[in-house]
Amino acid sequence: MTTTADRLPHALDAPEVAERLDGRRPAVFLDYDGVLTPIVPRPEDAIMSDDMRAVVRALAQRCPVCVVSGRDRAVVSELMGVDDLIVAGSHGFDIYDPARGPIVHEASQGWEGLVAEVTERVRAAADDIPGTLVEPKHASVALHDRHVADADRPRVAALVEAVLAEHPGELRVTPGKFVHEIQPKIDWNKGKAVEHLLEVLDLDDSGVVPIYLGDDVTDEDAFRALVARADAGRPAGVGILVIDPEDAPSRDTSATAVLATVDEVGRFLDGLAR
Ligand SMILES: O=P(O)(O)OC[C@H]1O[C@H](O[C@H]2O[C@H](CO)[C@@H](O)[C@H](O)[C@H]2O)[C@H](O)[C@@H](O)[C@@H]1O
Repeated sequence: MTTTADRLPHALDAPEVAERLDGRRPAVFLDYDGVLTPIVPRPEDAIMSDDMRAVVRALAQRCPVCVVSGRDRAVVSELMGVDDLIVAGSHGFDIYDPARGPIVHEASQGWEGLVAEVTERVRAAADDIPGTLVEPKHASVALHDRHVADADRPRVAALVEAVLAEHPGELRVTPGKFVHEIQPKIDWNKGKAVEHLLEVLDLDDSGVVPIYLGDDVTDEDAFRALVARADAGRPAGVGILVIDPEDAPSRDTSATAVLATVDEVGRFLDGLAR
């Protein structure tokens, strides 16, 4: 069941969040861009603040904390300035636990050649479209168009369509903020990655409440996965959509509560860490 962003309670004072926790142990999953750092014009400038780093570190002392990002794993770790957390990079396709090593799921394998070929194709074609930025990643290629002139946007859309058409049934595009993420079309996403992590980390029991904070459409897979836990007789998790409801009142979501800004995320995580 979904609702819209403007109907969600605020996570800093939502009884729904306190009720679900109710003496249980949280396991916290954090998206990166737009959650731990504000959205900025250039991807390489989204560096996590010292204050947020301190909060995340304090929280990780108290409960399991995993980062689930569309970014490449090494990139997100560097931007965070933290290298001892479990990170599911590249939309959950590339998971690494500093204590255990790589956490692999067979469903998320087997696309490497395809991604390399598509990355080169996109890079070459995007050269001709001013303002584009191509971000090659472990399991996808991100074609950013934030700085593309309106007149050239149809060319970006046409490029994405052409690449998809060249690989019928093999690729999908996931939406983002001024970015087209071209990924292998396989049954894997941030929600599957969170479910897999809960199982592998032995957190899949009734004493644990997973909490997921995210802002993008791709984070909805994780929100849905947390809601679906109740169908299996486990406590439903808490999905927190990070968005200003005034900016996107009709955004359809499976989240439980909302936080409007990255500062509010810091306050919420700080509260959990205490
Ligand atoms: O899953 P996330 O950790 O939220 O990553 C989503 C994408 O974030 C980055 O792009 C977005 O943020 C940039 C920095 O604020 C912004 O400049 C860009 O316009 C946004 O689309 C990142 O570059 C992508 O690889 C991630 O998939």
